[in-house]
Amino acid sequence: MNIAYIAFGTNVGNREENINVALKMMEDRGLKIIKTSKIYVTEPYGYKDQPEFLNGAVEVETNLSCRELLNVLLNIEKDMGRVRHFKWGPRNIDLDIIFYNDEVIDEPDLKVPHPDMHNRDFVLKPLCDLNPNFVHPILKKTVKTLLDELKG
Ligand SMILES: Nc1ncnc2c1ncn2[C@@H]1O[C@H](COP(=O)(O)OP(=O)(O)OP(=O)(O)O)[C@@H](O)[C@H]1O
Ligand SMILES: Nc1nc2c(c(=O)[nH]1)N=C(CO)CN2
Repeated sequence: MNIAYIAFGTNVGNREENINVALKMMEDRGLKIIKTSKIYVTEPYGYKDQPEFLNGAVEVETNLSCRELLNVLLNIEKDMGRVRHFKWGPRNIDLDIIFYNDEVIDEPDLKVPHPDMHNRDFVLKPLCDLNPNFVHPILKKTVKTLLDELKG
């Protein structure tokens, strides 16, 4: 059995509903949600001229490989009618694999741990709710330490 941490974000439409639908779809597609973080209202990161996001994360247990997991998440985004306006732009649902066990994957369309996660408090805060002592397999620091360092 594998443990993955999946971060979600939404800033278009009924954001609470988008989260509920995405989590329900994950369970319907065989992911066992072990724990859900608090939901945070966050300022847009990157491209700033867009609505506030709701962000959170889940810890899931799954038999799927990381690539199979990515395909499940991409299909959920597609089935929820995700419109990708542009990179870092508004979206009704965004699902990112942050960690998959302690594996390091560096392929063109699949990078785990998510390469920018340590710069994003909207990812680190939910991860701290789930498992503050989880150690980043490349940076060799806990998510709690990464969040403290980001806060400065
Ligand atoms: N760890 C990962 N989790 C989810 N998607 C990933 C991951 N690594 C690479 N990808 C690829 O990223 C693509 C989606 O990119 P997307 O347009 O959502 O980027 P973004 O959300 O705007 O930016 P960012 O990834 O920096 O949050 C997917 O098609 C997928 O193949
Ligand atoms: N606060 C916040 N900002 C973002 C987010 C997000 O989920 N939350 N996602 C983005 C695209 O990956 C770009 N900017």
